[in-house]
Amino acid sequence: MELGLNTYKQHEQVDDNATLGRISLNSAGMYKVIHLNGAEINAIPKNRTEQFLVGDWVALEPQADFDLINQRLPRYSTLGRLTGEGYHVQEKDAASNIDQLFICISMNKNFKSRRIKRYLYAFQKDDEYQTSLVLTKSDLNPESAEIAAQLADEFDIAVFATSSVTTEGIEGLRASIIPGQTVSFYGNSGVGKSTLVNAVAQKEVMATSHISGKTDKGRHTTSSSRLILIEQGDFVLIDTPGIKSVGVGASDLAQVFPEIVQLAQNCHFRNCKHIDEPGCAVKAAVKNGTLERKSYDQFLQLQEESQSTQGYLDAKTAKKLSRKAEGKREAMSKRNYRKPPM
Ligand SMILES: Nc1nc2c(ncn2[C@@H]2O[C@H](COP(=O)(O)OP(=O)(O)OP(=O)(O)O)[C@@H](O)[C@H]2O)c(=O)[nH]1
Ligand SMILES: [Zn+2]
Repeated sequence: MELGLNTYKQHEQVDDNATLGRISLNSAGMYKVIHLNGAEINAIPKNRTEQFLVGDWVALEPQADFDLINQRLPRYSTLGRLTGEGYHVQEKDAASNIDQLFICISMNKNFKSRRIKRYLYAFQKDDEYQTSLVLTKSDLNPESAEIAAQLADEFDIAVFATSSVTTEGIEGLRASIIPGQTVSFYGNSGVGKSTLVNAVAQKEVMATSHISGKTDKGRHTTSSSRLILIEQGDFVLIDTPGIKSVGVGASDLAQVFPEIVQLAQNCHFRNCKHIDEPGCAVKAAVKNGTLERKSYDQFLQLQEESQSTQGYLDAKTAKKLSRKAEGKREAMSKRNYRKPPM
């Protein structure tokens, strides 16, 4: 089983003399690396301030019982996520050097194809990795196959309708992974991602809900990404539990709709939302046919989602800040406490 080195060599030059490995775990700056022979060992960056992503290829300098990480080799892809850490929204990278991302959506009764568009805007990077869609729990919807075909057509990507109950689609999904590739699965909690990954890997690599239940026993409770070699499938899996909140930021909007940004410069109001404001140049352009109605509708939909993402992140930040303030108050009252004179 290789670590994905051949795939990596197709993208980047590699010095064959270097002792190579891949970052397999990053837990608050404590790293583990996997060697080409599959051994996993603790690793410390030579340059203490340098940060690495799970999936990074690195040149190593083996020591007695750990490795020094000498150098990071170039990344050909990064899997990003939006987080609300600190005071503002920022994009964080969760993994690197992946070849395929499987976005998992459950076919339960809450299925909404609208969500797919949002996920694709957030994650699709055609020049870095391939993105495919997985409709999980297809046994719950008799129309799964038709829906899969429609979505494949609409978004021009591979779509797999899978069920871990009937095993439908699992073989096809596994076959789509080229040996040596590094893959990652994204999915909201409960979509059946762990069950699916185990079925594809033919191995219990992830703890599933029905086994762990409410006790959380044996469940991966860490919030750090992990790199796992899947021998049976001859591929590398990067599990990124960190990608939980997916959203569309304002900068994504501008990138996806540059023509609207251009038009908006002529709107009467600087903060025009192009919905029903007077003097809106964007609406005028739809009316006179310079802007396609379809783009405009898509823009509005995404703008709405971007606002709710922002709202969600703002709410999280507010909560954090109020907790911080509470802690401060507590610290203050502690500080004010004076030891009574003896
Ligand atoms: N009907 C049906 N249920 C499934 C299928 N796959 C998983 N489930 C059930 O869905 C629930 C969630 O499955 P998990 O695999 O743990 O889901 P997950 O997405 O990994 O969720 P987290 O562990 O919270 O991230 C469990 O009760 C599974 O038994 C499927 O193909 N069909
Ligand atoms: Zn406007």
